[in-house]
Amino acid sequence: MTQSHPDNDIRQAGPLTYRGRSIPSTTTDQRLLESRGPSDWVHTDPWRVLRIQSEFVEGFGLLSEVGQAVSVFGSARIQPGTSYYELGQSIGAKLASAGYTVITGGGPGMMEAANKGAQSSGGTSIGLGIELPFEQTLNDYIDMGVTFRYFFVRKTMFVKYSQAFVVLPGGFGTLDELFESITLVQTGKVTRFPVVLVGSAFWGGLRDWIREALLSEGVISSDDPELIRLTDDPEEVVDIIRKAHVDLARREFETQQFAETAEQVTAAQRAEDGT
Ligand SMILES: CC(C)=CCNc1ncnc2c1ncn2[C@@H]1O[C@H](COP(=O)(O)O)[C@@H](O)[C@H]1O
Repeated sequence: MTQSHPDNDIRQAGPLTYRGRSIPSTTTDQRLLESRGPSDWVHTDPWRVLRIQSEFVEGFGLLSEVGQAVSVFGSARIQPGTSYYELGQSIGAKLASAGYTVITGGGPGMMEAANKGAQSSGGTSIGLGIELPFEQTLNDYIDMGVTFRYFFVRKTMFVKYSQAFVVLPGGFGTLDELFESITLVQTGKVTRFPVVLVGSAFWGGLRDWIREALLSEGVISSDDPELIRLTDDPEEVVDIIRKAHVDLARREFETQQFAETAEQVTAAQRAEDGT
């Protein structure tokens, strides 16, 4: 690959500096334009970084124009016709009627149910799919969708573009999404959203365990269990989210008013002092 360059030779290749024996025998352009060689390079980390970047660009492109949105998580395995599927559908419909765009993982089961409900109520139904080792397409009830290669890029989209999380019954994937979202709220990384669990028969045990094991061992704070709300009623899901958003808007308004008043007081004080 390298030719014998004298030790004091130098080559600049974009941000990289090569000296002496490290100078490649060809230039970047030459390698790009020459005939195709082995394709191993597409699996190298610098190339992956570009792919990751392009996923962010595509996700931001799809979602940045979306208004108020709620992400709905839940099992990929629950079948149409079951009571949980109907619950998911009803929640998707109620959220859409309340003006929220519904974002799901774009897969089958509870994701499909929420997308179907949102679409049937005339709302915007979005699916953020994930490449999996087996054949799978976005469900049929999605108006706009993107399929991601990387879980962590997709997760950023759920958090960045929704203002609430609704968590329906589900397995490891759903638990991962639930605990990531509460961790983000607990650590103040996101301040603007409620997390609502739906299905007390399914989630009640987890809620009790959080109180009994986690709280009693002191591994969470006394107010941390309040980060999660639990209900069975689709109407209440929407009420919890709406109320949280109204409270947040009020707090923001008060903070802004406080800042403006503080500024006025400082200006008046300065004028009085002649400074
Ligand atoms: C039939 C089957 C297993 C399909 C998997 N297809 C999937 N498509 C899209 N998102 C998924 C899929 N599986 C898991 N997820 C993600 O993980 C959660 C569901 O995982 P689980 O089924 O609870 O653990 C969903 O909220 C979703 O964001």
